Amino acid sequence: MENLIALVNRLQRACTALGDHGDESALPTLWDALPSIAVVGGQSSGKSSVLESIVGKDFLPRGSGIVTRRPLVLQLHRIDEGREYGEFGHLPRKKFSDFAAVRKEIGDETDRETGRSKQISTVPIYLSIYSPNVVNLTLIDLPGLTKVAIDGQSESIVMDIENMVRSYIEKPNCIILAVSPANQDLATSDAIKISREVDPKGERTFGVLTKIDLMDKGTDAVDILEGKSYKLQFPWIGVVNRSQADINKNVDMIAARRREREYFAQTPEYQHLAARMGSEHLGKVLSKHLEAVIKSRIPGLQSLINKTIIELESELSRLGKPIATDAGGKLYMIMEICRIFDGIFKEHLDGVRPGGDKIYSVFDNQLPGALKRLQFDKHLAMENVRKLITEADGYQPHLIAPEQGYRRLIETALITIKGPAEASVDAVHAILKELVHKSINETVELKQYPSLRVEVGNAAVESLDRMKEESKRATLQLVEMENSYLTVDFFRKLPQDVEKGGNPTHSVFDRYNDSYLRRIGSTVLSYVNMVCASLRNSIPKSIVYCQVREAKRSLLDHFFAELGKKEARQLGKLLDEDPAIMQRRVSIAKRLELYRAAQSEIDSVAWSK
Ligand SMILES: Nc1nc2c(ncn2[C@@H]2O[C@H](COP(=O)(O)OP(=O)(O)OP(=O)(O)O)[C@@H](O)[C@H]2O)c(=O)[nH]1
Repeated sequence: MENLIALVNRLQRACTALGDHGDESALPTLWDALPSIAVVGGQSSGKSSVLESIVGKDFLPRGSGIVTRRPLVLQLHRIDEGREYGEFGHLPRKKFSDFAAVRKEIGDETDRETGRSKQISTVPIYLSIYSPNVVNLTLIDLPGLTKVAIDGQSESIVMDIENMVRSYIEKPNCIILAVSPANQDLATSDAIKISREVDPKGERTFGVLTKIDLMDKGTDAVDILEGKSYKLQFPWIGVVNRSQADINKNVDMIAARRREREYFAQTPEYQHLAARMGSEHLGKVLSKHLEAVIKSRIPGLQSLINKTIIELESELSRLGKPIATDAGGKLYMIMEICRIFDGIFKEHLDGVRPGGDKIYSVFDNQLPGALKRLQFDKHLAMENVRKLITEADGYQPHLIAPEQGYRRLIETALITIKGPAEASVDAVHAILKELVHKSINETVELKQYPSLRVEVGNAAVESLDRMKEESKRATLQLVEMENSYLTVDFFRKLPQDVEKGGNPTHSVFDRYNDSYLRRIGSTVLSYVNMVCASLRNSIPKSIVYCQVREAKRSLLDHFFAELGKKEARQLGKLLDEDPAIMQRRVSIAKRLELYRAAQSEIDSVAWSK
């Protein structure tokens, strides 16, 4: 099971390196999910001494008054062999093998955050200790609880410390080491008071009784240690730490542990309890408990890690691929993105996505409606017919049929079809432009590159503009073609009609009478209507051929040709990603790496259970 705790330590350190302490991150963090042990108690109750004897090293700053002024997150790592050393989170890669220097660095780092005042700070100091003489544990040393502010401290310090301590120990995954000195009344113990508050059933609180050797003569702590006077869920553990005099005399930890063992083994009151007393026993009990807790947490941890990986992966894919470094890679990337955009645009036209149907609506409603509004019948009303026929005859009235007059009447009517034809070209152009904008917005890959987005949009619209001009030319040409050559068969019928219905004895002047002109008007009207019906069918064909089909075929051809001429630097400009996004991608990729490593580690532990 040692592997399990080593794994927790590794994960916690990795999270710390990434700033994943569970404070600001929106994601639930590993830090929140992993158990840790916090040491709480009144000032000078012996917290640092307990920590030191678990570690087996003399390394924490000490003195009278308030000494611990910042939380200290202490990770103990057991190593099989080699020299022991410490390493700080704020000084990575610097190994401290001199523990007096560790103590000094804790003091200095505390002062860096709080100044040399007696103030406290909630910003933790991270310290890892690697040693063959420790068990794998993560401990948090917290500033001692106090009842009154001393000179130089703000009035709020009592509450500030209490709130900070509470913020650590109220987390359900925090195991509480409640340190109380045996030479004070347990009823006044700050440690017991605050741990009861956050853990009323005592499911995660271990009571540690210090300073047993300092109890008044004739008194002992047997009732407490046996759980008779104050019962906790877990049995009390008594310890005897070094006294201030021992510290002053530089009594080392090994000797101190031996003396502690001897104290419990040789003091008659405690002999029967000796096997479950002392700092070494405390370390083992904590380690065992931690293992059990972690074991029960593995499924939860696995699902937290898996869930986070999925979230990070989806965010990473939302942010898009990182930019290629070489020109070829960049060109390929741009072409790929353009291809995606082009595909989306085609889908709009082909009905896979909405919008293409609006084009049919132009041909089916707008064009016929506009043609109808031309009102050829009004144009071919008798008075207008008379005017045009007369004008076309000139000085010589026509003899048999008013050939020129017919042509002029037809031309002036057909020319008006140019208006609706042109309007249809414009309407389809506007729809295509709108679909380009829609497709740009729907191309997720383009969101990543604002410049490319603008360039692709402009290039597509420029192509559409060119296609519109060509379409206008071809479509108006259809109308002009009708004007340039009339359908002869239609008019061949005219003389017969004249012979049938007309009166050949009429004088030249009778040829301008009302019924004669009305007949001409209605003949021209039916010819114009025939041509109009035919144009109603051929105008959409011309528009689709020149604009819609062409847009599907070659919307970005021009852009691609220009792209081929660009150098790496210019291509790079097109892929000018927002630096914030680049940054985000890198940091998410890092986190993902951490979580993936954590996943495979925890999976391997879970399988080997
Ligand atoms: N004789 C004896 N002295 C002890 C024992 N435990 C702690 N002391 C002494 O009590 C004093 C305070 O101990 P610390 O370990 O610094 O207490 P602390 O709770 O960490 O203090 P703060 O961080 O200032 O709140 C030191 O002089 C220790 O030597 C003990 O079991 N026996």
